[in-house]
Parts: sequence; C-alpha cells; structure tokens
Amino acid sequence: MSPPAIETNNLTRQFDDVLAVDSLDLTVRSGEIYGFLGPNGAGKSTTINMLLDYIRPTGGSATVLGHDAQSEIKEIHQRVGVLPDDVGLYDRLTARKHVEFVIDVKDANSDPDELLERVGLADAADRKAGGFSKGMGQRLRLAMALVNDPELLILDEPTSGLDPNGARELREIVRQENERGTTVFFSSHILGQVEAVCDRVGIMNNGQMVVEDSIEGLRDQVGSDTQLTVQVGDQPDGVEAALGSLDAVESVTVEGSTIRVGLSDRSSKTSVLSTIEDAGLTVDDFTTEQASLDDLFASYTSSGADTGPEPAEVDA
Ligand SMILES: Nc1ncnc2c1ncn2[C@@H]1O[C@H](COP(=O)(O)OP(=O)(O)OP(=O)(O)O)[C@@H](O)[C@H]1O
Repeated sequence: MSPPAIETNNLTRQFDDVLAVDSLDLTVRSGEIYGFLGPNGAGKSTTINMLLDYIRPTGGSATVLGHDAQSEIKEIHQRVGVLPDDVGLYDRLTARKHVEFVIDVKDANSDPDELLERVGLADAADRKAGGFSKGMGQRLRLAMALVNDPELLILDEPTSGLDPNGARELREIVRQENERGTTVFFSSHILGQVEAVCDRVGIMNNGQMVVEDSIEGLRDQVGSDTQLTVQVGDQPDGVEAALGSLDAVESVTVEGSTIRVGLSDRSSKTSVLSTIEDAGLTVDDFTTEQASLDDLFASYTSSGADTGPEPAEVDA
C-alpha cells in the first residue's frame, strides 16, 4: 500500500508570540482530494510551507509521499506539483515559456503543449501572460504545477479571485487530474469552493485542526436542523411545555410574542404551528431557517470557537 501522501506529527510553528500551527496531526491518503480549510490566519499557508521546507517547524515532523519534509526535500520537490498562493507570472513571457521554464528547473521531459491542452490553454500557448485574465493565469499556474506528472498536487487557494465559472472550471481540471491518479491537497478559506470536489475536509482554526470529516459526514453534522420563528398575537404563556412534548422539537425559547423552535425535522413545522394554535394563540407570521454547511464552517471558525457547535442548541 502507498504511504500517506502527507503525514504530520505534532507539527508546530511559532512566530514570536504567534502560534501559527499548533501540534498538527494530519494525514492525507494517497489518491484522495483533501480540502484544507480555515479562515485567514488559520495556519494553512504555514503548514504548506513546512511541507515544502520553505519554512522550518519549531516542533514535530512531516512526511510527504513518504519522504521526510526536511531531509529529503529534493525528492519531494521532484514528485510534488505546487500552485502557490499569489505567485506572479511574467507579463512578457508566453504561456509556453512559463511551462518550459518549470520543465527546465525540474529537469523533466513533459510536453508543454500537452500540459497547456490539459488546462484548456492550448489556444493561448503563444500569448503573453500579461494579457491573461485571472482565470487564465490560474490555469497557467496549474499547468506549471503539473510539470513532471506529480503524484501530489498542493494547491494553495487556487480559486481565490476567480469568478464562479472560473472556479468551477479549475475544480473540474483538478478532478480530472485526480482521476489520473494524482492526490490533491486543496487549501481554501471558503467551504463552498471545495465542497463539490473534495473527498474529505479538515478545518483549521488558530493553528489547530478543529474538525475533519467527509463532506457527507459534515452534512450529517448539520443534520436537517431547522429553526422556526413564530410571531403570535398574544402573550404565549404555557405553550413551551406543549411544544417541548413534540418529538422533533429540540429547543423552545419565548421572548415577548416571539416563539423560537429548534426542529430536528423540517416536516414537523405544521405540527408546531397547530400546537401553537391549539393553545389558543393566533399565528401572525412565521419564518424558517435551515442550517447550511456554511453555518457549520462559521461555527467552527468564528473568533473564539475551537470546539465547534454545541449539539442541538438553538438560540439558547
Ligand atoms: N513570517 C511570519 N512572521 C510572523 N507571523 C507569521 C508569519 N507567517 C505567518 N504568520 C502568522 O501566522 C498565522 C497563520 O498564518 P498563515 O498565513 O499560515 O494563515 P492562512 O491560514 O494561510 O491564512 P490566509 O488564508 O490568509 O493565507 C497568522 O497569524 C500570521 O499572521
């Protein structure tokens, strides 16, 4: 069996008084697309930089494709393709020249035209990068990362600044590369950017991994939780007990003439409304909100959050 594509043990980086990466244990399996998520400053780039020996850890260790990230960095650079965050292109060089440059540095025998074809830039091979749109620039960076047919692609915020179409096209190319057998480590600060393409995601906050799961597992965590907010005409005395006895009701709070009900099952909305009416109240208005993956991401990464959401707490 292949070794993990990436494995870190207690990987740590302290910058003066900032603990950028805090005892990180991360395993990326060979063949998967792993979404490395977290808000700005979470420690994603610092982690990536340690995997590539651009900066040294202050503690712990890492291997990439089974090679030690400090002592065997040559092997790693040979077998890994990197699309770095924010690396400039040369305005006056053509797309092909950019790719040829990397082929030369890596001493590879890749065909630049074939790589440009793979990222959809065959027609722009002889155009200068100075005239490229943001999306074309990212495709070109991806073509450069694909030189030497890497076993692992490390993409640091590859969709940043792209419009929704550009981001989708880039994800599509990433998926195709994965189908060719390449493991992909895809960092982003937006869950929606990786949701459609990743097998698993890990969410970082304040240098620590706060949750790691498949997208499906994250969806299960979100569940079908719904919050129903009901405005009633009168003071809703005594309705809490009646609502609390319904199976799907997880929480009830009353504030003035507003009743908020946390539901585990959206379809129980009508029984909540009829219970309120049975208690002699008139329903003036109601709204429902469904929890989304974005809410889950926010709950794990909002300032001060380090343990994720409280289970089944709605507006307590
Ligand atoms: N060279 C450095 N010197 C001092 N502090 C640093 C350095 N590099 C990163 N940091 C700090 O470490 C923390 C993690 O930064 P990092 O760039 O790894 O986060 P990130 O998750 O990649 O964020 P972004 O999405 O903004 O790129 C931040 O608080 C940052 O200010």
